[in-house]
Amino acid sequence: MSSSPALLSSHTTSASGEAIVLRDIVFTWPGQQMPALELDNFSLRAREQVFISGPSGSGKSTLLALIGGIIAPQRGRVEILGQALQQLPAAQRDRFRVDHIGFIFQQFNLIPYLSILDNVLLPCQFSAYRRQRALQQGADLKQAATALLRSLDLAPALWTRPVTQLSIGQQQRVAAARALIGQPEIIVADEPTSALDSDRQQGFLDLLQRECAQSGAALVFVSHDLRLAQRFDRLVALEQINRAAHARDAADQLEASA
Ligand SMILES: Nc1ncnc2c1ncn2[C@@H]1O[C@H](COP(=O)(O)OP(=O)(O)OP(=O)(O)O)[C@@H](O)[C@H]1O
Repeated sequence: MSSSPALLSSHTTSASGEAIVLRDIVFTWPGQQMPALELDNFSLRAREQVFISGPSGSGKSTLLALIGGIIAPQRGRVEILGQALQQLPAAQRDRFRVDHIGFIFQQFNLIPYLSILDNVLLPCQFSAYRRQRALQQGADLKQAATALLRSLDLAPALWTRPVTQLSIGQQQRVAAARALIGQPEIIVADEPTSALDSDRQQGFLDLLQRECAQSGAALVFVSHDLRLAQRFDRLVALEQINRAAHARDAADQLEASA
């Protein structure tokens, strides 16, 4: 449930100032013959906001799972805030993830039987590091959560509603508050705007990018929608850097022409 003292020490960046470093990665899903991801180099500086694009199957979710330490590469190195993930046993890797990375998923993954406040505070239940950092932002955890909800434009009248009675846009902002609580150094957002119309996408990104900038978090934002890319420090087209995607395309073309 709680972080070990060693992991409570600050892990803000690596010595080189990078929040995420992936080197010489090869990852193949179990039962598959060809790798899903082959990357020479992918890195993200502290506080940097990066947009990751790529067609379906180009490896976006695989990349995010590697960054979160949910899967481990067969070859290569994943370093988060200077910590090599392969050096951590699985349980410590899980704890490291909840301490330092806030995730926003496409489906939000809110827990329907918990109140909005309890949904937001969930990471603080699992991470003493996040709990401590949240307490630095408010007199108590509730105040830290309500401050975030307010800054994400969720009015107090909504806080007592079941999450199932919120609009998609409101649920998404609750999911963002849950990712941001306790100021994790990295926010990973996987297609969080795909269910919204264009105006709401922009509005959500305004809030998310502002909160990340304020808390000093680096942001990894995955989307198909290239119109959003110009708002970011950098665009990474995954199909261009993932050699496995090239190899798979070539194999598909060969099969189609046979
Ligand atoms: N759990 C899994 N088991 C086996 N193969 C998988 C698994 N997850 C993904 N793959 C394969 O790995 C490759 C990359 O998939 P991934 O889901 O990372 O792509 P993506 O860019 O996120 O796609 P999408 O935009 O459709 O979500 C694909 O060929 C996919 O079929």
